Amino acid sequence: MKRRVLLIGTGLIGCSLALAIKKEHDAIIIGCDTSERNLLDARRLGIIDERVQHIKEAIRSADLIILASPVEDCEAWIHVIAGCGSDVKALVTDVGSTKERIMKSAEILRAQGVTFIGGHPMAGSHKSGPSSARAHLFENAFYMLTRFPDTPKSAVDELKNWLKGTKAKFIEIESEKHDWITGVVSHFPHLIAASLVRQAEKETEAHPLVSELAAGGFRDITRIASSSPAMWRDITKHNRETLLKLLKDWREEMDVVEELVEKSEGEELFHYFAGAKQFRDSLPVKAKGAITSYYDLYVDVLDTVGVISHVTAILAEYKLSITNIRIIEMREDVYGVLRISFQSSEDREKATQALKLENYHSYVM
Ligand SMILES: NC(=O)c1ccc[n+]([C@@H]2O[C@H](COP(=O)([O-])OP(=O)(O)OC[C@H]3O[C@@H](n4cnc5c(N)ncnc54)[C@H](O)[C@@H]3O)[C@@H](O)[C@H]2O)c1
Ligand SMILES: O=C(O)C(=O)C[C@]1(C(=O)O)C=C[C@@H](O)C=C1
Repeated sequence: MKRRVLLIGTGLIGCSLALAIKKEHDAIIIGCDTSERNLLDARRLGIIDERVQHIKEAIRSADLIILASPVEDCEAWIHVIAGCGSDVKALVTDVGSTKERIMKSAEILRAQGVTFIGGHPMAGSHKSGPSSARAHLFENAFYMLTRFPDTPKSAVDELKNWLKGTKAKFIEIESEKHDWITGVVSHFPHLIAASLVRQAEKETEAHPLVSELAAGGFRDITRIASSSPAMWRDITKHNRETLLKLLKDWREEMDVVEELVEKSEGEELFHYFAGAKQFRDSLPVKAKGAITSYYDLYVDVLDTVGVISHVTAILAEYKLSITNIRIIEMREDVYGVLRISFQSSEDREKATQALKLENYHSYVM
């Protein structure tokens, strides 16, 4: 008999996991969501096989339950599952970006003998919903797991086996440590990105050109501000204490920056930026991490009208989706360089070959 996976939250992360599971297991995926649109899309795209008819029945008959809604809803779902009592035979996991409160809520399952293992794939996107889902979204990404002290290793192995199609790198971590580290590298940067965008928005009133010129660097540093507000609302509530501590540290850092700017002493300014560059450049780029690595390809192009649409048309013809495209430099001569980001190294390799056939020279840095 086919095993049954109940997916609660058929959005970007839940559907990406479902696709990865389908690659390796002959399982039936049953979707449950508050959004009719997302359920329909997930079904249309063949990501889920069925939608839930009777939730308690679906919980009781599932072999694996994945909670993939915003984190506050995950907590609510844990209580619904607990309400199904000792009939639950499924391994239960979640994908939430915070772990401490979820693990606390999951104590109720543990008390009933239901196995719950917290999970957080550290890769994603600012996009939402099933249509942005990709089976390879988590390839090479860290996938953090949190378990109770009495949860056997065999249960963790079972979960890893379910999720092997993700090709992620699983690591176990305590929930408190998880929330602090992700606070530093993901949740706090999100607050900063959102506040930078709001600052620019205010400036736009006096200087409408701000929005025209907010390209390049501004877009890079604020990309994540385009992600789901519901998701970030919940993450901020869950990781409140960490964020408050980090905000305090940030204010102190801003005092240092303010003093540097006030003094405007060349050597000191250089040293500040050089230190930041040195640490940023030392961060791993091959493995996906808190700073998502992109599979960038640099393409030499003639500076002529229509060249970008020609390159993108070639990629579309080979069904290669791109995550970003940017002209990084227009040289004095007739050449420019396009930096195109892909979702995987395979896509980048296919793009290299496709572009070569059309006489485009491309290279990886
Ligand atoms: N986006 C990322 O980069 C990322 C990465 C790792 C983990 N996460 C975590 O994954 C979870 C899902 O995020 P996402 O990016 O897939 O967002 P998403 O908006 O694409 O998907 C969330 C889905 O949950 C559904 N939902 C909302 N409330 C629900 C409820 N009460 N019951 C059932 N479904 C409900 C939404 O309708 C939506 O379909 C969040 O907990 C988030 O913290 C996100
Ligand atoms: O790449 C992005 O768009 C993300 O924001 C992904 C990101 C991150 O901060 O790295 C966001 C939240 C998740 O919990 C995990 C990954």
